[in-house]
Amino acid sequence: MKIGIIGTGNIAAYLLEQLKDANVLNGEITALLGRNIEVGERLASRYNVDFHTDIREFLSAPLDMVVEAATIEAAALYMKDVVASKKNMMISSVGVFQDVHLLNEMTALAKLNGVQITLPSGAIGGLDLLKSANAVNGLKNVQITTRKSPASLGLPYEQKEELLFEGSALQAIQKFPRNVNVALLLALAGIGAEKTKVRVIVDPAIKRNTHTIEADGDFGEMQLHIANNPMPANPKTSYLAALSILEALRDDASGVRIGN
Ligand SMILES: NC(=O)C1=CN([C@@H]2O[C@H](COP(=O)(O)OP(=O)(O)OC[C@H]3O[C@@H](n4cnc5c(N)ncnc54)[C@H](O)[C@@H]3O)[C@@H](O)[C@H]2O)C=CC1
Ligand SMILES: O=C([O-])CC(=O)C(=O)O
Repeated sequence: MKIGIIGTGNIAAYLLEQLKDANVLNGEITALLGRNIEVGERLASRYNVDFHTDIREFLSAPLDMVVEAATIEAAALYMKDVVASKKNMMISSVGVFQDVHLLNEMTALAKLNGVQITLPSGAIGGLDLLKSANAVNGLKNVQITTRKSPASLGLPYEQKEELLFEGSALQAIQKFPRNVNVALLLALAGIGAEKTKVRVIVDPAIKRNTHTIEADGDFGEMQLHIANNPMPANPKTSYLAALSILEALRDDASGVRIGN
């Protein structure tokens, strides 16, 4: 499997480092698309991959899979070209699907082109449970409480903890486009972005990005608490988000599917 990555940030650099050893996966990263030329060229020469700033050049390479690890804007900008060029895609900036029409459009485009769009579990878990719980529409309530440090939220230092936001996943991703992609994941796996409830708390005492997910329905109840270590290079992103892409890439290459 030949893999291309959109983005040259934290997750991209981690994937390049992990996959430089050909034995980690049945696949290798061969191309990068970015807009930061200095960083892109540095990564390209270090890991012996091609760096592009132009989507057509990037997609003209023989790629089987494109991993988006950039921003919601970049995902929106490039997604259709990637899928139309018959490449499988993984999307980290899941918030791009706050527009349900776009999700429907991309689903149809992927089917038409015989490819798969994967939304990895990212910085959370429990998506398998929500999907099972809603298999015959029996899921009733889903809520996520996200607690992060001011640095992780990109805010100035605060003296004490504060509830910054309470509302729907749809409102949350509009207010915190870099911090609650996980809320959109829950919404897509469960009862949708308008019904999924989100609370965002800034907490100066906290070192880890934490997510507490609560759900109930005909299946019973779930509580899931995740205290994520940050990526070493960037406190905004949880380490688990990068690990989930690695694992999703591995799943894609395996013959047995575990879960759901
Ligand atoms: N699904 C999930 O659970 C999680 C999702 N994320 C999301 O994953 C994405 C990547 O995260 P990180 O690597 O930590 O971010 P980062 O900020 O370290 O890197 C983002 C990269 O995207 C590049 N970029 C921005 N606009 C671009 C464009 N138009 N074309 C090409 N490249 C562009 C930037 O130059 C930068 O290299 C972010 O959207 C983040 O919010 C992060 C954590 C968890
Ligand atoms: O890394 C995390 O804990 C979650 C995150 O930023 C996101 O969902 O966008």
